[in-house]
Amino acid sequence: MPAPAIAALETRDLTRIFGQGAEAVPALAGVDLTVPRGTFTALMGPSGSGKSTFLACVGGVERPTGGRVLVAGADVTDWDEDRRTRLRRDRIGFVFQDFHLMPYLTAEQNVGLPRRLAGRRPDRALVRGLLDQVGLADRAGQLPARLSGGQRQRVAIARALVNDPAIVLADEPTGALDSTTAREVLTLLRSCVDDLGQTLVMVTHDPIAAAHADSVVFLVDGRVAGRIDSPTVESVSAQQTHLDGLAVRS
Ligand SMILES: Nc1ncnc2c1ncn2[C@@H]1O[C@H](COP(=O)(O)OP(=O)(O)OP(=O)(O)O)[C@@H](O)[C@H]1O
Repeated sequence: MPAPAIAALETRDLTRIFGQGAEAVPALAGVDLTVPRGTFTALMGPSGSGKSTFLACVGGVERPTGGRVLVAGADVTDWDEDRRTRLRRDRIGFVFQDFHLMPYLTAEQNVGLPRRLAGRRPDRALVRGLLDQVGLADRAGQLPARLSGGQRQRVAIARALVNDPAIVLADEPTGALDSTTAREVLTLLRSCVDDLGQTLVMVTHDPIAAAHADSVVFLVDGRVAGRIDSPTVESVSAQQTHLDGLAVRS
């Protein structure tokens, strides 16, 4: 029998409690999730349901309180700060709502930055190839201030891919964009999965964004409260309305 494929990401009973005693907030209360390689998962849930904490724990930013995190089969849960820094730098691609580009670096330099930080050659051909793939071949020398919001997010997506990460984590990547630009960026994210074989987990509040994913996982009060495979805007909206009614936290 062939060995089962190693998932890009797996969490087992993942918990993260903030504070102590009567003040304790269980932001994650036992999340089991498997994200196969080459798939696009959207993570939804009411405000305070634990979505950002989940990304922070699997991305090596926050330390879980309990449970396990496996990235491409490696159990990273107990890694010390040095190893977690390398994990974030070399194995995870991050995409943020507000882009997080370096304002004084060109698009090309921003995309190459994670390689420099990892002590690797910037590899001009790779960086130019990625800029081409995100539709910005002619903008390589521009500073972020000279780019539109959608173009900045494309640079950020190219940067997230430059180290060929095990997984890309995107936190509301279209939250700061108008609806037309958001759709273009979502189409690009979809093609990163379909054409480049990347694995993507995206936090979003937007059913239209979530409908671009292969699966939508819903968190409520730090637990998986539902899942839709092959989502549509309608099926996601209906589940969101249902779960908003169940959420006990504001
Ligand atoms: N550093 C922290 N210290 C204390 N509590 C925290 C901290 N970070 C998050 N929390 C709490 O953990 C819970 C989950 O927060 P989290 O930000 O993960 O939710 P979210 O689903 O991403 O929310 P939103 O959609 O509003 O961004 C909330 O009750 C929040 O107040």
